[in-house]
Amino acid sequence: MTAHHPDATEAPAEIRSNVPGSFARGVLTRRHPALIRQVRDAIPLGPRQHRALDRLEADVARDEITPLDDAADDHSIWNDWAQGYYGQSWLDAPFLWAESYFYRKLLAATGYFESGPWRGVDIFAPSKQAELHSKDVDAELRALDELPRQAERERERGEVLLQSSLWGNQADLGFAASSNAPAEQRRDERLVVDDRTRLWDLLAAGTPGTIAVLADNVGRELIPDLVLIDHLLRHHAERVVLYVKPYPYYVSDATAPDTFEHLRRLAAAPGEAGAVGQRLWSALATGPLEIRAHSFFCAPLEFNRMPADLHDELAECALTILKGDLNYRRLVGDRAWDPVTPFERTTAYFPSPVAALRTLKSDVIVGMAPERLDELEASGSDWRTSGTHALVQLHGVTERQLLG
Ligand SMILES: O=P(O)(O)OC[C@H]1O[C@](O)(CO)[C@@H](O)[C@@H]1O
Repeated sequence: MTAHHPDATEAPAEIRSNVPGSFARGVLTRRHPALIRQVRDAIPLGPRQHRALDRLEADVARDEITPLDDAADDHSIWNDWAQGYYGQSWLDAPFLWAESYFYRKLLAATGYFESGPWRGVDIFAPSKQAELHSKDVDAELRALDELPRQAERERERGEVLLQSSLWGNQADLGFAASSNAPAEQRRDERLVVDDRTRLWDLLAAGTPGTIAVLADNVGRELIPDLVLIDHLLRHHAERVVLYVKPYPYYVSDATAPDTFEHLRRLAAAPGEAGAVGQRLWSALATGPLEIRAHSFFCAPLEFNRMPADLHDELAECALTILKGDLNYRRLVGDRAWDPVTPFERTTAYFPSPVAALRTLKSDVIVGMAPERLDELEASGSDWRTSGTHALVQLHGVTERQLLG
């Protein structure tokens, strides 16, 4: 791994889960055991798998991290990443590391990486399927037909699609360029940083090149992401590379098979959604759209430690659009940043201009205006972790680029 972060030595401490009452602690002590139970209930596992899940459950309950099996292909790479955490407390390890390792262990317990019938079986498929084939998604796809009437100009349509992609991260897909003005207004008020104008100016000014999209969740997030990608390919990009996870991760993160299923769902839909699906399908066939899954996207590391091959790929891109909370934590560093730390400072290492679209679902935040921060802190709400607030942050664009 190459460290590209110029400020690595000045960054504050990594978030850990050992602070009583903290958000990170709740994820490890409540959410992880619940997830193990959920997997047992959703998938008809055999006795061997239940025993492996018992062992993981016991590791979590007595708060001790145990190594992967010696036979695992990625055993030695995880040994490097573990930096002595084996035998230690889950709660004392960095939150980002501990969550990532938990998912790796959960999949190992169900036989995902072993040869045999469970190899490659996505244990989160039942909930992903339910979401993708829900009536909500049907309704939202139909709403796409209204879009040309509701948003006449290309830029207005783009803004609606960007909103859908952004708030889709809250699992709140809303294609309708809403007739419901107050709701839209409230959404805008819930943006804690809003670089949308700069982002559209950049897209309008630039000569089309490649845009990388780092995907996050399936269903009500990936569908609007794909619709936004179609819009980018039609108006702002010669090529889009969509990066997905190489294996099931954080329950609903998109993998390549998930993405293909979403494309089939779109392409089979009537009306505008179907047209979007068909265009994306042929963009995949002819080259303007590519789906990639780099192993680094399931690594327990911040993006400043991305390997050279991925760094070089992203460096070729005119822009990277990064979706969701986890990607944001990895982008700026999952650390106790002062929220007014400039976004530019935490992302200076990133190989291309980068736009983060995220609803806030964990404590990390940078780039805030002091007044806005004070106002939100005074509200007494859990605005940092509840997904009620969102941000669009852009970095890496000079005034010259913006002026075209
Ligand atoms: O799907 P997203 O937006 O990346 O959110 C995942 C988030 O969920 C959590 O795992 C738990 O809330 C966070 O730690 C993480 O950042």
